[in-house]
Amino acid sequence: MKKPKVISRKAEWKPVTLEGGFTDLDGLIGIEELVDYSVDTGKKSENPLKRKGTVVEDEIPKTKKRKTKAKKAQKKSSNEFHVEDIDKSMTDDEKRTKKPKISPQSSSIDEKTEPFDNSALLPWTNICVPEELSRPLVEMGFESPTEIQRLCIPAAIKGRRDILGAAETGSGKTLAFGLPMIYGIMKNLEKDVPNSDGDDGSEFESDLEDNEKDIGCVKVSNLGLDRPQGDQNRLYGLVVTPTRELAIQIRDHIYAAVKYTPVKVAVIVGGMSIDKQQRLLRKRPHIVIGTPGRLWELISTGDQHLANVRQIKFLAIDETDRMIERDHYPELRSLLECINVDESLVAQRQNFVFSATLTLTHDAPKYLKKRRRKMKNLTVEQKLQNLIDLVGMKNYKIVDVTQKSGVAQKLKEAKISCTFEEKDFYLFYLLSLYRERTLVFCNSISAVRRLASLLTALGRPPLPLHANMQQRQRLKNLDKFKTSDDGILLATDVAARGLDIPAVKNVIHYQVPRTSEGYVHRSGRTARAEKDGLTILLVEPAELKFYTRICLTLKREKDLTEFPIDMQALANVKERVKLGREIDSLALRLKKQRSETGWLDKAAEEMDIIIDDELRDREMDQDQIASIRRALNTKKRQLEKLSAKSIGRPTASAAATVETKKPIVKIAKPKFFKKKNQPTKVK
Ligand SMILES: Nc1ncnc2c1ncn2[C@@H]1O[C@H](COP(=O)(O)OP(=O)(O)OP(=O)(O)O)[C@@H](O)[C@H]1O
Repeated sequence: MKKPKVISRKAEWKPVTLEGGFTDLDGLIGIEELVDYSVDTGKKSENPLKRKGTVVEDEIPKTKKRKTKAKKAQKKSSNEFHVEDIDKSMTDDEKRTKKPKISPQSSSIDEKTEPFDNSALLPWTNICVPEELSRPLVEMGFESPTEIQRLCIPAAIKGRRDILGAAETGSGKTLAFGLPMIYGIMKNLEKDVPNSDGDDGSEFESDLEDNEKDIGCVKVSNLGLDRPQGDQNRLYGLVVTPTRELAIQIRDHIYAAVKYTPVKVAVIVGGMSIDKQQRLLRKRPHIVIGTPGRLWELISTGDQHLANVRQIKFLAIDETDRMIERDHYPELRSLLECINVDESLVAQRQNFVFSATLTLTHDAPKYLKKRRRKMKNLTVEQKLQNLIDLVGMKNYKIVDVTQKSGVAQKLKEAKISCTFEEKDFYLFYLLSLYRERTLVFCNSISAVRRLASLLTALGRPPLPLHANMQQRQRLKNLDKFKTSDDGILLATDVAARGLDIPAVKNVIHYQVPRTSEGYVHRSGRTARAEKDGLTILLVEPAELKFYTRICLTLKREKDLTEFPIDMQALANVKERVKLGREIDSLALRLKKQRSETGWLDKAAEEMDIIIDDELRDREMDQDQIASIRRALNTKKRQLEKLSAKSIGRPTASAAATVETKKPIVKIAKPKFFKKKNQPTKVK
């Protein structure tokens, strides 16, 4: 293959004006841009962004050749940081999606090897995002900022405003706070460059000498060398999120954006080895993303890196509303109290508070109302004021671009009115007829466990996700779900907020969420980033009051569309589910009886011997076991026979079914918000 060549004879340097960019960078006299050069790739009219292996050799020889020892050492240590941070604690999916093994420090734009059409960066540089941050975004295919990004980023970068941001799920809120935070840290790192006495300083000076005037296609003149001594490796930014999976995801988003900057990122979450996380913190990341519990644990036990948490310059609290609610996340309150002690430090900190439901209020939960009789429901203004006071926000800007409906614009919503007992039938119906990536939410861990067992017996095994699972297993299941086109993630609300799983087609609420926020966040796992998606509520009579409240809070004028059901297919499903239930309960009986022979296990444990299943069975009532086994096998055979037949007309997409608005059979006609005529609950 013909090797690409740079033809740079025509190249010229031209002064550039950066809008809101590096204008107040110490000692900066001017920035010049390499213009009018061309690259010969051997192909005509190729998109310059897509070119691979093109080297701008002629223009950046010094930068490439004059790598100092110090810089190499820095590159090595920073690689180690990511090896530790990402490789060892990584799940399969993280390994797959992780970036090439270059540390952000080793990959500055000056070292980039590909030519780049800088005009592609304009939508980003126009909102004050510098080139180092714009370029990875464009490389990832993010052509322009989303609305929330467009409204928040300039105010945060140029105006240094605190931001309270509300926008629909999947609208890019992570980068709306992530980019200003990274930008701010870059600026701090530039200011905090130590003089030549310090290790970091000497490295930095060498870099400047190396680059002298050329940094890739951008020329920086006389960057100040007389800056005050500072700390290049301190903690600058903290991002707090409610769940571990979300923290890891935010780490990935931020890590992708810091590709051409020296900013280091780490994630600190519960359920993982604390020693490993302490080791991570010893690498002194600039941004730490974590869950409140583990963060507070490490702060309270005196971790050295987190010891200057009071001096952080940037704080982001993602998916805030619930985290801030009284009695939820007491560690977050402790953390906020801790960092808000010193007024002068609080004044120097920039704060970001983001959620899709920031400007949504709901009834206080019953248990709280019982405890505090006088507790009233908050207005939006009161809710925001509480947040502002608690976080210690000062010069804040509220950006609310949420829709009237409260949910993502492209989300289709439907419901199925049914009895308590029928829920299993409808769930299996949906999962059998629409073999699409589907997330099923339950309100409790016990419901997840029961359904996981039933669906497995029925031959449609889901991937469970709840708080009582081992963290490693949680991440593994999430990984598997992301790669399975017709996978089912069966989760509690631990998966409700923030998770950005690609191409989730349907969200099924097996049980109605107890708050409107819950409904918005759960449903927001689909229809993300302008994609289509469907959310279906299974509503039984006892849940009508919750359903009603959600509709009222979200100002719905009409009842949600009833999801169309093919009654013949439903009848086929019923037969199978009944058999599945029987199989499940027989298997459970067998298991229980086995555990009643606990004495045998105890004795074995004392004697330090292992007993096998057969020996255990021999100790049980043989007749009883045999009859359970026989029944179990018979039912399994019956189910196998049934499963060989088709349930009904295979349908491509559940969302398309709703779109037709021509239900095959209407299953019930509940009057909007009326309990009358509803089927009674059958146990
Ligand atoms: N400017 C952009 N252009 C295209 N895609 C983007 C852009 N910004 C973010 N994205 C992508 O959109 C998806 C949703 O972003 P993100 O997870 O930040 O949404 P969110 O608003 O925080 O959602 P939630 O409220 O559910 O937490 C991600 O896959 C992200 O990479």
